[in-house]
Amino acid sequence: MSTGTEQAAPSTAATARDAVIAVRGLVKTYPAGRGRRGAATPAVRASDGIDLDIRRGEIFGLLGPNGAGKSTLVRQLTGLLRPDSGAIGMLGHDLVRHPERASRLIGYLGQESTALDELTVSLAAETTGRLRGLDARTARAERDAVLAELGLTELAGRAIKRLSGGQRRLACFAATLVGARPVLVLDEPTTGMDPVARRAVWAAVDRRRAEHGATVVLVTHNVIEAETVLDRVAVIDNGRVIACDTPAGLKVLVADEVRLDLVWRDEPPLHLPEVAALRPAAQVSGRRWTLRLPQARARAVIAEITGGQAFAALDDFTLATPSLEDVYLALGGRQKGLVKA
Ligand SMILES: Nc1ncnc2c1ncn2[C@@H]1O[C@H](COP(=O)(O)OP(=O)(O)OP(=O)(O)O)[C@@H](O)[C@H]1O
Repeated sequence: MSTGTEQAAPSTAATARDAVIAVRGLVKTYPAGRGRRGAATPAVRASDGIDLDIRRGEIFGLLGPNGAGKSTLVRQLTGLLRPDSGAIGMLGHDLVRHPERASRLIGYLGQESTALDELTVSLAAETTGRLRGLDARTARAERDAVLAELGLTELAGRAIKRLSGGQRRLACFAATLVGARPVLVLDEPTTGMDPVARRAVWAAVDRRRAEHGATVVLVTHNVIEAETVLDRVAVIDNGRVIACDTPAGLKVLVADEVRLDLVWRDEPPLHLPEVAALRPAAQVSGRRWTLRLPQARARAVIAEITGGQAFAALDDFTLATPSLEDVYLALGGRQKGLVKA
């Protein structure tokens, strides 16, 4: 398939031969400024030397907590924000020098939908197709096909601003798919969606990858979603890629660990030595203690806690195999912000 966009790649941005997207040394600092009440806000280095190679047909994830720098990265990938330095090559184009070319290469679903809010679901999809160069008949045909694919036909005549949060997200996702682009960049596409809508989104993404070789960059802070849909994932923290591998490859890093959650009825019984001994290693969230332990140690702890006086103070406990959140923490990520479910 020709994208109609063949160009020589910039030598700095195309070192990996099969990379659809190659990012090298990307740096972006938001300057210091003044907040609403005049308080000084410090400069933030939101991309701090990012290198990435994303291959054709991959569903590639950017995973990290709030403020990690995921949206800043995708806004640079989509040509909406200019990096201070570094290179972005996409399908042979230098997007730092020619950010305007991004719209021909990428279907982008950002976090906000305000641009489409006034339109009906149907018109948003059709207009997107027209803006991407489809003739009127093709735009209408693609619109109808995509709305049917995503179960949105009944809502076609409703204004996007009058839909629920999840429906609105799905309608904007539908518009993103009309007038297909070789790269999809989706910033938390399933936020607020029910399981049926989520499944429709993942099926639609998978179909575009299988049938058209589309490459998908997906921003998420939902570790469960990341483990189920991603081929590879870059873990982002403080503007840096702290790891990049398949979800399974990343989990090998913490293969021997398990996570033990203890939920106390009330105050934990710290007067009991077996409980006091666990306190320094526990991550405390209200009545919940989370411990990451080698498997054998976790078994011993459970035996101690459930076999002694501490058991009466316990409301609940769970033992779980490691998730990408455990990988993130093991890699030195900050403590909070990844959503488990
Ligand atoms: N326009 C801006 N001006 C100044 N600082 C900003 C701006 N946008 C983002 N930041 C800061 O840059 C850092 C990265 O923000 P970014 O929005 O890229 O994170 P994120 O990983 O997408 O977070 P989230 O999961 O909440 O969307 C944060 O510290 C944020 O406060």
